[in-house]
Amino acid sequence: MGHIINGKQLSAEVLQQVAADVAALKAELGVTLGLAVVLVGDDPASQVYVRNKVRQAGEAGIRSIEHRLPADTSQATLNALVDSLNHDPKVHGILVQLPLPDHLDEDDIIAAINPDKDVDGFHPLNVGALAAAQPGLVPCTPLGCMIMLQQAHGNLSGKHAVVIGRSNIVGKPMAALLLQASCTVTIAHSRTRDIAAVCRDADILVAAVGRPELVKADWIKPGATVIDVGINAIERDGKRKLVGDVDFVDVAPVAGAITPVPGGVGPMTIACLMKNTVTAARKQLSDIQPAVAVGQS
Ligand SMILES: NC(=O)C1=CN([C@@H]2O[C@H](COP(=O)(O)OP(=O)(O)OC[C@H]3O[C@@H](n4cnc5c(N)ncnc54)[C@H](OP(=O)(O)O)[C@@H]3O)[C@@H](O)[C@H]2O)C=CC1
Ligand SMILES: Nc1nc(=O)c2c([nH]1)NC[C@@H]1CN(c3ccc(C(=O)N[C@@H](CCC(=O)O)C(=O)O)cc3)C=[N+]21
Ligand SMILES: [Mg+2]
Repeated sequence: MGHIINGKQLSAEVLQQVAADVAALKAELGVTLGLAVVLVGDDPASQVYVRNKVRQAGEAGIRSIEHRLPADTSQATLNALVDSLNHDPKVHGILVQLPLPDHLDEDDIIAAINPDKDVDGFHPLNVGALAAAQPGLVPCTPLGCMIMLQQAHGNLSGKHAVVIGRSNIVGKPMAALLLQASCTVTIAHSRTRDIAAVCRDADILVAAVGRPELVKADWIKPGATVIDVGINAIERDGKRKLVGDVDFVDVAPVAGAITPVPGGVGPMTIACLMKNTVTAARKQLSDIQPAVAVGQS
């Protein structure tokens, strides 16, 4: 049976460091960090995430500012809100919950966010910075996965990492971070031929697919580290249940280490959102007051 990586516990440790950083910024500069969360429409899954985010922000001493807009909000109204948050000095981080309703242009909204406040790391400037291995804000889910991997695995150099999924929010930035850590990286997706064989060669397998329990034991090299990003609500035995993209019961005996769902990548994502809010605030505060030493970690 592989080691189960406890995302809940690790996220609490990350959050504790964030709380200390937040307190230090308050003590040094008298600044309370603010995170704006924008939710358009009433998707129930999004509501849960937003609620968790608001709670964790509170625990870290970050003020969260919620903006709930109706599903029929126009592009102009949403852009105007983002613009006002861009210019609000009390707001250090801006998160627009995705997906947006179909009539809204996600790329256009993301591009409207001040890149220094883009705590999701989705703005093209931050995407480019990551691709070029330059400083910037890194997407929370892949960042959380890297913290888990470093804890479970130590040095990643030379390992073969396979990422299933090539989305802009998970798969691609995940692959970029693994490459930066000197892994040999393969990205698999819906057109990959013999995906089981590709995965079976992985020392590290990251599944970000959105297909409940797709990854089975015979996809896994014995002893491999398996990171399950998937969050899928399914019905089993007449009950609603959250499962990952990995068949946990099947895979756990073969893996060397594995993340559960829930209690794995999800809580790490939220902790990294708070971490990014600190990173963003430090940059903004040092741009305003370059002479003042703004805490570091
Ligand atoms: N834990 C967390 O904090 C987060 C969890 N998630 C979860 O992670 C999962 C992935 O999210 P996201 O990246 O946004 O999803 P997307 O739907 O944007 O991307 C899914 C990717 O998986 C590929 N894919 C789909 N089906 C298969 C298949 N049968 N075999 C191989 N590849 C396949 C797609 O390939 P192609 O490009 O060819 O279509 C695509 O690249 C979801 O379950 C989501 O809920 C997402 C964000 C945060
Ligand atoms: N702009 C934007 N940024 C995001 O980071 C973003 C987003 N939009 N849209 C949706 C996805 C999904 N996502 C999750 C975060 C935490 C959990 C999480 O904490 N999950 C808990 C369980 C929660 C539950 O019980 O439902 C767990 O896995 O243990 C899940 C999913 C962030 N996303
Ligand atoms: Mg849309």
